[in-house]
Amino acid sequence: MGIFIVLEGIDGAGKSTQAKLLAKWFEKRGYEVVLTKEPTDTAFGKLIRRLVLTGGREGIIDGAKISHEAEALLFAADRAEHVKKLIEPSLKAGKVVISDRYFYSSLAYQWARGLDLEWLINLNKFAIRPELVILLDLPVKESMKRINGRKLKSEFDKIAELQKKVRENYLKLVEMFPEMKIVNALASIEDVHNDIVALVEHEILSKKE
Ligand SMILES: Nc1ncnc2c1ncn2[C@@H]1O[C@H](COP(=O)(O)OP(=O)(O)O)[C@@H](O)[C@H]1O
Ligand SMILES: Cc1cn([C@H]2C[C@H](O)[C@@H](COP(=O)(O)OP(=O)(O)O)O2)c(=O)[nH]c1=O
Repeated sequence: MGIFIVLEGIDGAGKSTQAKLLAKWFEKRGYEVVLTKEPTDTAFGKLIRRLVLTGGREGIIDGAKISHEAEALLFAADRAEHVKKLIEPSLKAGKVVISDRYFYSSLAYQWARGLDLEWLINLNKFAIRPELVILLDLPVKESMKRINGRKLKSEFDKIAELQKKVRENYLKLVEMFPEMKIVNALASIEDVHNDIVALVEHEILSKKE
């Protein structure tokens, strides 16, 4: 069996930056690495980007936003394909799988949208648990500085409010999922990388030897 690691955190926390660095770290040590993300680049992920992430203004009758329940189901459908077609086969082949977001994102974000946490946990029960989930934690103010320019100014305050709730949710999830470990994402890219490597060595590699 391979090694399954997930990076989580609010938008702009540094997940994709750190996922790439961690993939390189493993490759240098001779591991075969699959670097992946959610929402995926498959037809399901594309549907999510069109219906959810654009505010659902295209492709929906009357231009209404899709319900939060439908949103959660779409993320779960995308994840089911991800798990069955990519993650499980890669782990069986002994590879290191690093995913930028996984079901913890559904718990943190869709819970912040008002859905019931137990319902979300049950919906995602099919998703195999990773050995390690790195939660890149930082204040919303800092993450917004990093992604400023990615979003319209008029959306800024609304986004910041949701991100605050999402950050709090992630910190609550750490109490429920022992595989989740917090890393201070305010530090430099290099320091954050070193903290992640230390966790990988302590939580995974030392236990496999
Ligand atoms: N530790 C860091 N300190 C300062 N800027 C960072 C740090 N890590 C990432 N960034 C920058 O912040 C932005 C968001 O990073 P990114 O990795 O895309 O975050 P995410 O994938 O979590 O949305 C990018 O412009 C990136 O270069
Ligand atoms: C995987 C997942 C993502 N999301 C959200 C988190 C992000 O705001 C968005 C992903 O958008 P994307 O642009 O792919 O990533 P990012 O903004 O992190 O660079 O989807 C959920 O609400 N639920 C989920 O289950």
